Amino acid sequence: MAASLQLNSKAFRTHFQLASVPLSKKAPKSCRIRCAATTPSKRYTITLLPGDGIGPEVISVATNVLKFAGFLEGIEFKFQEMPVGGAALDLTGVPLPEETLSAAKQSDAVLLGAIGGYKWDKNEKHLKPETGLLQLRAGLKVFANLRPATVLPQLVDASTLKKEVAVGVDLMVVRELTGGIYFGKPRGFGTNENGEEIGFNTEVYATHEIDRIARVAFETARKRHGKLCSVDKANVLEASILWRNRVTAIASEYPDVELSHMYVDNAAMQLVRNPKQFDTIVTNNIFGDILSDEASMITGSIGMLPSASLGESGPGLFEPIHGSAPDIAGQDKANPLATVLSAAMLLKYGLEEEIAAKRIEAAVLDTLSRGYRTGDIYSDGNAFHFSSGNPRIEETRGVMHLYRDDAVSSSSSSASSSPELPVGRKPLVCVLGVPNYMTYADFCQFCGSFIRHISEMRIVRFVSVEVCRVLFTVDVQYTGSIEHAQASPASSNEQPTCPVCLAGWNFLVREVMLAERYSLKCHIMFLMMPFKESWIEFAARHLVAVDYLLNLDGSFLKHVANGDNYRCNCKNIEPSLLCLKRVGGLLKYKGGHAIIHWKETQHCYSLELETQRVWDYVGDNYVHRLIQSKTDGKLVELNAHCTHANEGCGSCESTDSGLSEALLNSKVEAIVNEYNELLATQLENQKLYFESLLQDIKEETEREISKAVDKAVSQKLQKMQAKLDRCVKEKEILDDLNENLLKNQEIWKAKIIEMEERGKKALKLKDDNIRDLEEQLRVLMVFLEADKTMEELSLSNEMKDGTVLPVPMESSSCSGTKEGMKVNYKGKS
Ligand SMILES: NC(=O)c1ccc[n+]([C@@H]2O[C@H](COP(=O)([O-])OP(=O)(O)OC[C@H]3O[C@@H](n4cnc5c(N)ncnc54)[C@H](O)[C@@H]3O)[C@@H](O)[C@H]2O)c1
Ligand SMILES: CC(C)[C@H](C(=O)O)[C@@H](O)C(=O)O
Repeated sequence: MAASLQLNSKAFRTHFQLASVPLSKKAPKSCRIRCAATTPSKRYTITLLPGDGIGPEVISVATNVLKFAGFLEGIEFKFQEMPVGGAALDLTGVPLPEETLSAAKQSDAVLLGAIGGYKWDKNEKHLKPETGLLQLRAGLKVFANLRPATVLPQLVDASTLKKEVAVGVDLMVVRELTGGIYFGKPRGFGTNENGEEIGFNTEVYATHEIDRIARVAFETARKRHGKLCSVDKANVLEASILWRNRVTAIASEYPDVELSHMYVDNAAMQLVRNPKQFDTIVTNNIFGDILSDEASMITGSIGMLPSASLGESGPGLFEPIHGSAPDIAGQDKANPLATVLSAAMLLKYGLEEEIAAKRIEAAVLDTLSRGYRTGDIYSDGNAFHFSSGNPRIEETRGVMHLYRDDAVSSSSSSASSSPELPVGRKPLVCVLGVPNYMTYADFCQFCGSFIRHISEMRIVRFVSVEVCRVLFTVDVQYTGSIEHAQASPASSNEQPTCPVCLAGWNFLVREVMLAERYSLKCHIMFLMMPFKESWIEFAARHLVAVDYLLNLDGSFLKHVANGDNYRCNCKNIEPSLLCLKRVGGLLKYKGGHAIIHWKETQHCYSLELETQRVWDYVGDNYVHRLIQSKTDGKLVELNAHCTHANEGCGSCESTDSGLSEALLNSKVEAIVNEYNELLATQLENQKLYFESLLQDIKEETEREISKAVDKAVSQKLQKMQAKLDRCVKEKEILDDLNENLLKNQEIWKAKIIEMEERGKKALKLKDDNIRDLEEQLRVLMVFLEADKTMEELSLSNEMKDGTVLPVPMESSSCSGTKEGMKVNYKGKS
């Protein structure tokens, strides 16, 4: 954040001044070698994973803040940027390339922006950016995710809750990050018994997973206010019942922490009803995801919440809890504070650099106290809108015409747009010839803390160049078309290519020259070439509060303490030598050496622009200088031959033999001294150079070895995983088969029972029928018998006027006799 840098600039200045070394005849070589600020005592490698959407925007701010905080605490960071999420998909076809995971594992900490976006929403599951993030968390084994939600006094009004509810909220969500429904198996798609498509996941936790996160939560609560609330859904889910049991069991190890349990639905409600009741919350992966997003709104915005994901060993992963916010990406609306605070968590939890972490936290508070706000936390009142810190950037193609900052227009337009600038200076800086390979982001990063002074940037692309110059200008006119651009206004005095102002600067192309006036906050910036490191690191190492430093390769490093800019006063004088001590007036002399200037001022060195050699008036000779060879980069001696000898230069050789001898002796002595010093410097430099080469080789070898080991391990793991996956699949198939067989068995059993029942019923019916038929047969027989008897009786004489009754039944079985068969014969009289 801009203001955080401002906050720290005082300390930076002090540090800076401590490092200054005056340039004098007595100590010219030490200045020439290096005038470094305190060498960083600690070095860390940070893997940056900007990701997608607003990810790169917030990471760029957080990285600058991190660098600066580190710089103030003597910490040097080596940043390595790697792709992840959608960016990695576009680049490599997978959301987490092996190289990214391996770089992350080898670093001291990982800082992630955000992943995801509309573009990849319809991708298959394994090709989604989110899968990359989950793989990263699993790969780094960071099971404990700390998500603090604190309502800062400055942002009470930004909270959607009533002031009295929001004030004082300070809670920590400890989310389990590598288990639960996010990773549980079985998972996938299938069909149910009705042939309908189904999707399924499994919420599963093993005891050890719950125990370890519970311990992290108890430890965290112990360091806070000693209250831990475990959130679950134990009234419904078995995994939650185990969760509750284990957390309760672990509680016995922490008698000083007060443990309570809450169902997640109630917790969601309590968070908005009375969030102050919570101190530390521990919960599973999915509940933690949801509850922390909910908690973020109490604090004002999701753009405020950082997080730290930690494992038992290895680097931690630090990321804001928000996503890639595709709705605001690229519009400079993103709130970078969640990421800046994640960087503070990185320092605190990842590197145990508490002081540097506190600097960032304090700077964030200070920034907010000053009223700076991004749109998401802006509320009407005393705050004013503030963007993420990046200027508006627009790119056009065309040709630029530069107009001289002439004295008349400067003084007449003394009303410069900013009262902080020197009179007559417009707040416009033109950076010429930034190489095309530099992206906006590179350039913004390169500008370091200066970026906060830049409100708008227009990039005019033309040819690719290697040289980059910066100069103040009154106005820049631009147009979209090259044809229009070429028609320069006749009245204007277009900047000629002055041999001193522009061509004269060519000798500065090899290094970076920066100038800053802290107290005036002016916009002075001289960038002669993009430097690999950021200017902060560079400045820390090279810049000192002296007028000039002469670099080994002949280029200049300058700290413009007095704010003078380069103004050509030379009219038509051909420059040949440049005094290395005085800069304001650019003392130049045509032909020969600037002996008069030396006599007047005792400034003993001058630089010959044409050859880049330095003349020493005291030694009366060219200084033996080492320069870096363009071909192999090695240090070689600059040719000391005087090019002015043929032009009648009398200073190198004297015609008076007596004087010559005296001069010779003094010269020899001076040269010997000079040479010895140079030799010592050279040897020292060479030693450093070779040491750094050795170190590089050593580091490279170590990196290669660990890469190879990682690769072998990862290949082995992959093979084993593939085997495991196959076995799991086979088991799933067999399980399915088994399940189906069991189902079939049940069905057949039921069918058999049913058939048996049916058989029994049929048998019973048949028996009944038989019985019935037998009965009928018997009755029939009785009747037949009776008929027969009757017949016989009617024949007999005994049968007269009597009533003939059938023979009585033998048994009760006759009850089944049909009614129709009961016949009463009433005898006739
Ligand atoms: N850790 C992560 O990388 C992460 C986290 C959540 C979501 N995502 C992914 O991000 C994408 C978008 O998801 P989403 O819209 O549900 O959630 P989101 O967090 O990206 O955005 C939700 C809302 O909050 C706003 N917002 C988020 N961060 C902000 C910030 N720093 N400053 C100001 N406003 C901010 C957004 O503009 C949006 O309106 C999805 O692809 C999702 O999967 C990634
Ligand atoms: C993007 C997604 C995988 C992630 C999660 O659910 O963990 C996100 O919501 C988060 O909170 O970091």
